Amino acid sequence: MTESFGARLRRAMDERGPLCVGIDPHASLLAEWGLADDVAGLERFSRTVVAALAGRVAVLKPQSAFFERFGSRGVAVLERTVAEARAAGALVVMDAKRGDIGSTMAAYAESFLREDSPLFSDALTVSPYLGYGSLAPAVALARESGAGLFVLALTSNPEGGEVQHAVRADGRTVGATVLGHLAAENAGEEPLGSFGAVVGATLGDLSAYDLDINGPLLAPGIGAQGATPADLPRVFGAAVRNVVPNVSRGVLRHGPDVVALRDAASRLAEEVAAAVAGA
Ligand SMILES: O=C(O)c1cc(=O)[nH]c(=O)n1[C@@H]1O[C@H](COP(=O)(O)O)[C@@H](O)[C@H]1O
Repeated sequence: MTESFGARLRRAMDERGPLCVGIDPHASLLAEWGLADDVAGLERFSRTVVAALAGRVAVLKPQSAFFERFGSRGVAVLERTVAEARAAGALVVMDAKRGDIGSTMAAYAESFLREDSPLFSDALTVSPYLGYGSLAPAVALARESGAGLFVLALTSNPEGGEVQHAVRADGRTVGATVLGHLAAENAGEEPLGSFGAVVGATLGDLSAYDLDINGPLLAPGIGAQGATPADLPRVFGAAVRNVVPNVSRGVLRHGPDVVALRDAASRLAEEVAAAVAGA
């Protein structure tokens, strides 16, 4: 049976450090790299990031929208990016933020979490805001395939609070309810569950939330959105050892030079390690 995503991720975090670099080919970054805003530019950009980092960082997270923008040829580049990154040793989190009623969710799950799918990834970002239970087909298929999910719980953007901090009739916030579902999903899993939460590094003190879900916490917001590695212990408390900090533009802006990309990722990885060690 395939080893679980949680077990594979814990090992990768131990061996390579927990940093996740996003592959977000913004049109503005393509221009900064001297590339055309077309499929060839997209392919060159993605190949460069994979060549620079897939052998070094624990996780790469391609953002599907930037590939879908170019239609089927962009999606073909995404397929190759995922395959090459995984072949070079990185775990791939597909950032597609899918979420739908259960019957349709099953089809989204098959697109990314069925082992013989062209876009099969180690994990997928999903939205629970049609109700956590609507994600059940993705949870089931992830378990079968040894894949994982990252469920949007407390997102890094300032607008997220109106939904995620809303208080339910039972007095719990919506975000805390999502975290509670994930803790139940991961109960008893060792060394780490496969069902992670997305919790923004930008959110300040989260001591009101129980982040102890026995699963990974994907933490976007470092770099372009203003958070720094030094913020991680304050935001995540004791859960910081399960944090996978994501940086996209903060690393990518150093390209297209492969050495500069590697140096930027290494510097951030060192800052993250120092922050976690001091927590
Ligand atoms: O799920 C995500 O990855 C995500 C969730 C969230 O709450 N905030 C967030 O920024 N992200 C993603 O993380 C990446 C952040 O990119 P940078 O701001 O350039 O580092 C983007 O791909 C976002 O879509």
